[in-house]
Amino acid sequence: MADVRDREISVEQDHLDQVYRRLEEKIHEAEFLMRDAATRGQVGTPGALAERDAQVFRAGIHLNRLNSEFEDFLFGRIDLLLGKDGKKGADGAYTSVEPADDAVREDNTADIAETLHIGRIGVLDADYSPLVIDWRAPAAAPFYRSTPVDPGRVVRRRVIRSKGRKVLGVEDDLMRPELTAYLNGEELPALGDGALMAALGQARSHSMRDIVASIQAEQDLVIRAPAASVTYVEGGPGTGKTAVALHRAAYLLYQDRRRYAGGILIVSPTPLLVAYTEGVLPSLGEEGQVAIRAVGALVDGAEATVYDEPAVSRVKGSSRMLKVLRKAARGVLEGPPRQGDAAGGARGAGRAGGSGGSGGPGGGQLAFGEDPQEPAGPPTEPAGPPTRLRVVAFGRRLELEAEELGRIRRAALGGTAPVNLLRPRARKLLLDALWARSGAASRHNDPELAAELRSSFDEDVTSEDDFIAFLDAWWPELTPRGVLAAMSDEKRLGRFARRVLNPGEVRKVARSLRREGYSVHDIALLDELQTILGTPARPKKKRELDPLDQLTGLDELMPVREETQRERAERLAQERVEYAHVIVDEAQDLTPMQWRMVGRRGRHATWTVVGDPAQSSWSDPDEAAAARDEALGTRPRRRFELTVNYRNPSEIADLAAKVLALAMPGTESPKAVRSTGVQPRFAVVSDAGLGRTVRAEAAALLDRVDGTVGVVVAMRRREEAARWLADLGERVVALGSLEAKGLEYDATVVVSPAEIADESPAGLRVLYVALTRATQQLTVVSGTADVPNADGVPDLLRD
Ligand SMILES: Nc1ncnc2c1ncn2[C@@H]1O[C@H](COP(=O)(O)OP(=O)(O)OP(=O)(O)O)[C@@H](O)[C@H]1O
Repeated sequence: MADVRDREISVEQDHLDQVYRRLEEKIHEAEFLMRDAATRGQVGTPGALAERDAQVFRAGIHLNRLNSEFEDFLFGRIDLLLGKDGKKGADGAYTSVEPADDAVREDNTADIAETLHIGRIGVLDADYSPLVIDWRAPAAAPFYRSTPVDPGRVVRRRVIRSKGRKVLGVEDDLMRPELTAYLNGEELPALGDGALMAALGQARSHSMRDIVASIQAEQDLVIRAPAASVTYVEGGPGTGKTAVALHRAAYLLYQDRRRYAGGILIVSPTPLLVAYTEGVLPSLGEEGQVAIRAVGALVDGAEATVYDEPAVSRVKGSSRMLKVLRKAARGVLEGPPRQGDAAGGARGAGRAGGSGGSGGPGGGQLAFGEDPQEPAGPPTEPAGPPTRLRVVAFGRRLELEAEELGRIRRAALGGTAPVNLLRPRARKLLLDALWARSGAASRHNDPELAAELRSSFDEDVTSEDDFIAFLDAWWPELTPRGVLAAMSDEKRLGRFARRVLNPGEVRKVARSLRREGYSVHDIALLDELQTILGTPARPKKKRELDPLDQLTGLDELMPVREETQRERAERLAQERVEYAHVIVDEAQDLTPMQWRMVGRRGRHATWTVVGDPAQSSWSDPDEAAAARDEALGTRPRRRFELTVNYRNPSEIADLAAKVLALAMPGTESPKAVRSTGVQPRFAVVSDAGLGRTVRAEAAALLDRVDGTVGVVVAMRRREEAARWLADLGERVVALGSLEAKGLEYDATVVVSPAEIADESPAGLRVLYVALTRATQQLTVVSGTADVPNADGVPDLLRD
């Protein structure tokens, strides 16, 4: 068998060598393009220089791309029977999925008619025969789809492991084991014990890996689902939802690069998950065209740095806030309450009203925000709008008093138009009132003369400094930050939230807004306010011609032309509001207000929504589902379910299933594909010794696994836990329970299940998330609150 293995490895090595020779030819072509671009530069005209820069830029992209693809470039191969109709597609491969009727002889023997190699990008030989098929091309689909139950034309599916330019091994799966197949007259061998298990057993690092070499059939269906309307994917922990979502983004770009280039937004629940998944798309050859953003970082310039306590996030996330914000956006023009009127005082208003406010703890991690008990500083909001307007027009002093001004403001604010767009209307109403006061209208009967007079009256008034200063103070351009700052005043918020929030909710929300830094839930409020307030129109800039438009080259490597600089610029300009495709990861966690924010970014988009209701940390999943339905509108949905857990061994999955039965009775757990034989470990500790025990358990796990160890604690213990583990090195991470979402580690320590479960109304589901993060080993440390039995198994994890 060793001989056969060596022979098969050398067959693949020959193929890989051939691929590299071809790639080198392509690199020379790219270098030629760059040299050519350099000579153009010597012409010296601005146009030629710009063109040279553009060519160098373009050729540089090709070079980078080719060089980076060299690592693990080629990973698969399929050996296929003759296709039914014998037709070949544009990539040189047979198009038929089913074999020809006579492809298998009566004695169960057959000849291999076609061998395809699958890689990260497609490479054609000089004669246009396919050396490597892009994993996203239709011809590669059987590599992922074929199963022994439904093999199609595939006889043997091979995963090729390589490092740099060297083939290290091959792993085969026979899709038609009953068949004796011949390739060039020799019997087709099958080697190894499957690539999937090898991939799943590998140690984890702090970055997610792509799964191109081992995508499973049910996952492939989702990845390649047509991008019409909404693709909705549900599946338990570890079923590959995040992996599938990322591969789908790469697939869509391949399918229709022009439509999707730069226009795909992936919304992730935490900055930690963004950092964890960021490398996957570049490894798939897609860089720069997809924006992966945490839900707390969707508004430019206002990154969330804290979490609200559950009672506050429940209010801020709820769609009740919509009414409050609409009221606030209009009410804020009235300014803060007069002296002696306010109970709360707009503390921290300077923070939210100014341009800062995105500071906070570093490392992309969020802290659980402590609400301040004391004022954080003097109020910095202006004293309030002026209550009297005085101008001189046509040589007369004219005056409008508070009551009249109030009436004008109310008239201007009527309807639902964005407040910032109503300023011209307010200005016009002021002028009307002043004009009426002046009595000039009654002096002329001739309408033409009256209109002329009025126009010069308006000019007279509006050029007066007093009027300009008044208007700026009386109807300032409002910013979302400013309005949120005003809402930190309990008294004012109470007015905005009358009959919507109860006094306790008002107190808590106002207090949370006086804290330094924005919370994840504040970001959706800022975004909503931006829509409610609107942005006054500003003059548009003229667009310039882009020499990149003229460049072409290396077509077979880039099956569809990449976007030009101009298209890119246009896209970037729009990107804040609109994307062509929106992928929502961990969708079960979006609050109604967050769904509205995300919905605005994909009003004309197609969507992929992946989630697991059993992992929802939102207390009212029904309300969130209603908001999701509103964001997605009436678009038809295609539903998929992922059913296999690739992350947890069955020993850990079985334990987690006990919490699932409490959190969501009747919900089925996904099936774990492997077992390690290592049962979860239980440790009991007095509260005083918690830190020491957790540290010792984490250290023990570091010895037992090669990769990472995650220690999951209740949110309020997060910083404490970081101190316990400070000297254990980079392989160990301390996480608050909400931060564990989507992440995975070789081993985890879950600290006090009861504490995690009690921390919020969705606590049991949050605990379920915490228990499903490990790929190898799990230790549960219990305190007295967990009511452990004699074996140390806490109450919540017993049958
Ligand atoms: N086909 C596959 N081949 C190899 N590894 C896979 C495959 N599918 C999933 N995995 C691995 O299983 C793990 C879980 O995948 P992923 O994080 O995408 O699951 P998930 O459904 O998003 O989980 P959760 O809901 O817990 O966040 C990852 O390490 C992923 O690489």
